[in-house]
Amino acid sequence: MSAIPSVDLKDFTSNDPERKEKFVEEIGAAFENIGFVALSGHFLSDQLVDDLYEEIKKFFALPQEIKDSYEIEGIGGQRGYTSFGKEHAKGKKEGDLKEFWHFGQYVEDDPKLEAEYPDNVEVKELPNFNAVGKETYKMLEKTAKYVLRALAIHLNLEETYFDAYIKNGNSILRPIHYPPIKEEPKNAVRAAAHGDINLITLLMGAHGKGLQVKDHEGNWVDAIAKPDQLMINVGDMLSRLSNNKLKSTIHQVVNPPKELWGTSRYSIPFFMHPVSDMPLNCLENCITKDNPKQFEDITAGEYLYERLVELGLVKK
Ligand SMILES: O=C(O)CCC(=O)C(=O)O
Ligand SMILES: [Fe+2]
Repeated sequence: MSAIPSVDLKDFTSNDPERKEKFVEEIGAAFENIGFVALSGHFLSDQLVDDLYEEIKKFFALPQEIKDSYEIEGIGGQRGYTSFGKEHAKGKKEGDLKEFWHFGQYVEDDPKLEAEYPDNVEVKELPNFNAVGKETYKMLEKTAKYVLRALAIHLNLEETYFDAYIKNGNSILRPIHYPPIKEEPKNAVRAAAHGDINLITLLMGAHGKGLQVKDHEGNWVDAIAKPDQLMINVGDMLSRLSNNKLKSTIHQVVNPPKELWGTSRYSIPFFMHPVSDMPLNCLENCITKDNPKQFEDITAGEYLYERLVELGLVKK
């Protein structure tokens, strides 16, 4: 049996109260324990997933000068392209063995947030790239909204507690390419051990080996999803809000064995962020005698800025 439990979002979106409760219990238990869950019943169609992979493979195969023209100065890599080796895990000097693209929020009816967020970047060479990215963004955001509704119930909050904070939130869709490995990496891996910054992460592409999750005993366990499943995990923002009741588990992407060095890995995390003025102050009902308040009060925007500096994406 896999160490990562499986859940079906259709249980939650059914109108059957028993199935809904079952989903809340299962995901709540998984997130209090290993911090990861494999989820089916999401809103992505097979066609959309195939289209997205096709587009991102074409993008990463473009000549380096063209990709570099989409790396925008001064926005901390929040939109467009980030080149190979640039991002490093907190406390590590070697860059991860990856290049990636960022799609950001498509703000509706909110001029203040429209001004706050950088614009999405259009890839001129690929006429379908941006439309497919936008559609995927919307479907993952919708999936995440229901997952957060279930977590709100689990945390004894009103079911729609997160809705207002995630509407026009600062979420990021990040297609990643881990290129073939040419020579023995010096102390670098595809993605060094880290916790995610955001509320929750929905990961497409965890179908082959590579992603590993650290369990309570400190063992690395493989996190592999079935073809119809997304891997979902708790990020540090939700861990703070819940006073660490929900666990933001450390994970990494290891290099493949030498016989597979010639292959690329493509994975696509959706990092669900709230709007920047959401307070991440520990919820009163998660502070108890046995679990006193563990984190200082901070807003999502302040916290994100601190973390982007640590990752080498924003210079102070
Ligand atoms: O590539 C993967 O499977 C996971 C990537 C990841 O953990 C991240 O980008 O935060
Ligand atoms: Fe991650």
